[in-house]
Amino acid sequence: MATLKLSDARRLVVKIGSALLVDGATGALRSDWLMGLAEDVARLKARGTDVVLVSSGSIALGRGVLGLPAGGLALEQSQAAAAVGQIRLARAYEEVLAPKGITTAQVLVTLEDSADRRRYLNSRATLEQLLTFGVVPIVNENDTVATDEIRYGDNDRLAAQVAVTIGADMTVLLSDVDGFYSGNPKLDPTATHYPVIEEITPEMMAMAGDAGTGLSKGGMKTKLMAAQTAMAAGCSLIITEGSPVSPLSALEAGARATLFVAREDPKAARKHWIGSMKPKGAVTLDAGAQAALGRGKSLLPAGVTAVTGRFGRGDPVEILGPKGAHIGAGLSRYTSEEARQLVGKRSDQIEATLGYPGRAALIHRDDMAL
Ligand SMILES: Nc1ncnc2c1ncn2[C@@H]1O[C@H](COP(=O)(O)OP(=O)(O)O)[C@@H](O)[C@H]1O
Ligand SMILES: N[C@@H](CCC(=O)OP(=O)(O)O)C(=O)O
Repeated sequence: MATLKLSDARRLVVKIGSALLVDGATGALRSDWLMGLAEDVARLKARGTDVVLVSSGSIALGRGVLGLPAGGLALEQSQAAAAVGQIRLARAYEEVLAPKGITTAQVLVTLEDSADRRRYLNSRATLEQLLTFGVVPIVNENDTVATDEIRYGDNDRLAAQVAVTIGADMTVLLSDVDGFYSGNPKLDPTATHYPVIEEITPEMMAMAGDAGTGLSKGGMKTKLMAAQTAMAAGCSLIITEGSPVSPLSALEAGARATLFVAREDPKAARKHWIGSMKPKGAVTLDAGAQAALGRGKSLLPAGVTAVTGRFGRGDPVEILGPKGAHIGAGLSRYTSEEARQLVGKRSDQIEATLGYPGRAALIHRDDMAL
């Protein structure tokens, strides 16, 4: 595989599987390994890369502390184990990163947080703010409250969802296997390794099996699903063996891996996605606003002359020129009711109109496809 500079990524999501972090036999945390990972994270941060860690391991850690037997657990047992394990998991990251001057944050999410538009926008804003503060968010599923129906169940897909949410351009899944093979290499020694994949075919999906160890959840199937989600959003994804002491350095030094290549960058992918959605309403602009959008500016309420349709915050709306011609589409930062009240209002009138500070832009330029 060609040498890969992770610091070329502006935003990097790294997923750490349970089997890496927790010793399967003793249930103990692998502290030395975690310190090596912290070295990697500090190095990337120093080079200006935003880093988000998606870490599994709460159930595996909690299971050890509670002395639960190996094998399947009842839902409430794994939820209790997660509650016990998560506090240790978060503390472990803080303990290795704080001495390097890096502040960590615990972010626990459920499937609902990405399915529900408001909650999605909220978690996006929070993660964005944490990254602006230079914090390294440590993300896991909120296993303690998530029931089977509202769970991801594996952190591979959760990592991809986080990557999409924050517009990451690279995701690394640190696993106990050095990439995708034509079959489970633990069961089939003749399985061949794939270094680079540009498109995931149904045949590849059929080659991907379940998890290898009792501690893990996902297996290769969920990793391929994660790769599909990431690639569609303009984020490349790498699967590599995480057990070397500093696995991200090892990757940059040429360790074996599978790279799933995204064809466009996250911004372009986002614009395609916005342009492909069915609009729930429309906003009409005056000539000045139309010209401003042409110069790459956000749309301010002052330049809007009319609002039609019913939409919520984050919903897609059509953008129309002064004579009603289609200019593009964008995601509204206001509901249709709010947007109607704001028609023609200057930024300094927003708070007085709405009764709360609000946002300057009705449609931010990053949320627009012209
Ligand atoms: N086609 C495949 N290529 C590689 N690994 C596979 C494949 N099919 C199944 N696997 C299994 O998937 C495991 C990795 O997933 P998993 O055990 O969930 O690890 P993690 O804890 O890192 O998420 C490998 O160890 C391997 O046993
Ligand atoms: N949220 C769970 C993670 C489940 C999971 O995806 O595990 P793994 O396959 O090891 O990444 C936990 O922290 O135990």
